[in-house]
Amino acid sequence: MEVRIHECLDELSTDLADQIEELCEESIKDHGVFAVAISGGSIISLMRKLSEAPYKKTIDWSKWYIFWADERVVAKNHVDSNYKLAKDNLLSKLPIVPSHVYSINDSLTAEEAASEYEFVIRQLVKTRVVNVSNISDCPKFDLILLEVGADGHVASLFPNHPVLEEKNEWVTFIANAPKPPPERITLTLPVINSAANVIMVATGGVKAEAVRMAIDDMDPECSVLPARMIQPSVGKLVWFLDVEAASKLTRFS
Ligand SMILES: O=C1O[C@H](COP(=O)(O)O)[C@@H](O)[C@H](O)[C@H]1O
Repeated sequence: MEVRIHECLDELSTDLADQIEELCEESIKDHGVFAVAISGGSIISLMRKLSEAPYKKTIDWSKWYIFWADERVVAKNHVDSNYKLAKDNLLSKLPIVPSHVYSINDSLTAEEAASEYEFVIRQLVKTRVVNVSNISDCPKFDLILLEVGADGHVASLFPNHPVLEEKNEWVTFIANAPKPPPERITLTLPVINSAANVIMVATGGVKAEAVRMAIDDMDPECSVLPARMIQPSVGKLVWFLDVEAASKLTRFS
């Protein structure tokens, strides 16, 4: 695990864009594509530098395939939609091939949409657009980008929720998220932990306690915090924090 702490959000955004570009180059060199799962929340605005110079020109966008680590069960034009957030603030500014954007179907029930999304990913694993893990049967995304909530949730994996126990499904649904909207679809822990790279982002003092529990605290109770359960089996985990989110860390001060 690597932890990068930044003085300001601008510096964090630049480092995040540099890191994404580096991982993208490695993936394309290795297997010709870059399969990335993104989240909602402020991570999208922190990725904004990708749509600016030099990244917009230097990155090979034609090789990008976009997925969602989680989605809320709302229409794609709803203010709560993670797709809408990413489309309006990032994807519409990047020359990504439209057919490479795999949003979650918003015309189905949560259960149907989760199962359809898993089917879509299974097809892409068969055609090797998405790699497969060599230690499980899970897909191996080149990069999964997650933002940690103040309660320690990531994607739609919430603390003390039975969804954390899901071992078989790649994509599942929940109907009772403690944060609205209640119905959501999410990649499961085994899939996230099979990724080649996971980036976790947290900014602001409101996230400091969750960050401490995820990174620093040895209390066994913290081991069930979703953010702490993100431990890629063979992949690399990098945390991007600002000083406020890192303010309760002792190991990295
Ligand atoms: O609900 C969600 O929250 C997280 C980020 O948490 P926030 O409290 O900082 O907004 C987000 O990454 C996730 O994709 C989303 O659905």
